[in-house]
Amino acid sequence: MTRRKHDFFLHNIESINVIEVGKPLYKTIKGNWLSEYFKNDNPIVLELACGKGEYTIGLASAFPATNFIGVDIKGDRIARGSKIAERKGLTNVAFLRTDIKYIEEFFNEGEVSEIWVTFPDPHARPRQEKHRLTHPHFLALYKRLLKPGGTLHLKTDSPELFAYSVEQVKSANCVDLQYTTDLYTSSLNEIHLGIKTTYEQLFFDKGFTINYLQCKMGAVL
Ligand SMILES: C[S@@+](CC[C@H](N)C(=O)[O-])C[C@H]1O[C@@H](n2cnc3c(N)ncnc32)[C@H](O)[C@@H]1O
Repeated sequence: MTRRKHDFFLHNIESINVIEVGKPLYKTIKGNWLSEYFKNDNPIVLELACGKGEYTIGLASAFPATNFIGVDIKGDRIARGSKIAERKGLTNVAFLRTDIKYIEEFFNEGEVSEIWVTFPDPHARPRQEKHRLTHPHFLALYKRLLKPGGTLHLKTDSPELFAYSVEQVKSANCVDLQYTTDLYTSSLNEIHLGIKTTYEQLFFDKGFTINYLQCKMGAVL
């Protein structure tokens, strides 16, 4: 392990805004984010595959009365977001280090108001389909986490993953679907608040257009 990575991992151990294996909250946080961590009654929004957490930080700065949790498996990436949140004094931010497939170990049904999935790995090969974060089993999982009528957002540079995802959300009976294959020239542009993630910037600079969809995924009563 490089010295830099080691420092990031040390940061995560010491930082209160990082919840990861070995910390007391890791085992007790499910269903208790508001009482045990945020100490308020505000809604919870997740950024899945958050990397350095640009959405988590950007949205938390714009909406102080909402709680934001970035989720990723890679500790060194989360550490960067965590440090920025600390520097900015954002108390409405947390980072959870876990594989998203285990996320129900950390949230009750209906505990979440909104989910952003930001530039997930495309997993282009057919045999990798089950790892795509818009595979039907992930969509079913998001549906359970979201409050009735809760919103799912997806941003990706990958046209293949995007076409796949549009089909999957339609099959999952999501409602009020809106989407574009060129966010920056679209009327949906305002929704993303101008926040660009690290991967988004990389692909944008290479001339890719940004694909975006949103729909209401929570079980509508
Ligand atoms: C392409 S990067 C995008 C990072 C960031 N959202 C951005 O746009 O810059 C994909 C991220 O998803 C995370 N990831 C992929 N599959 C995951 C999973 N099953 N559970 C948790 N994190 C995952 C990776 O660790 C990586 O940080």
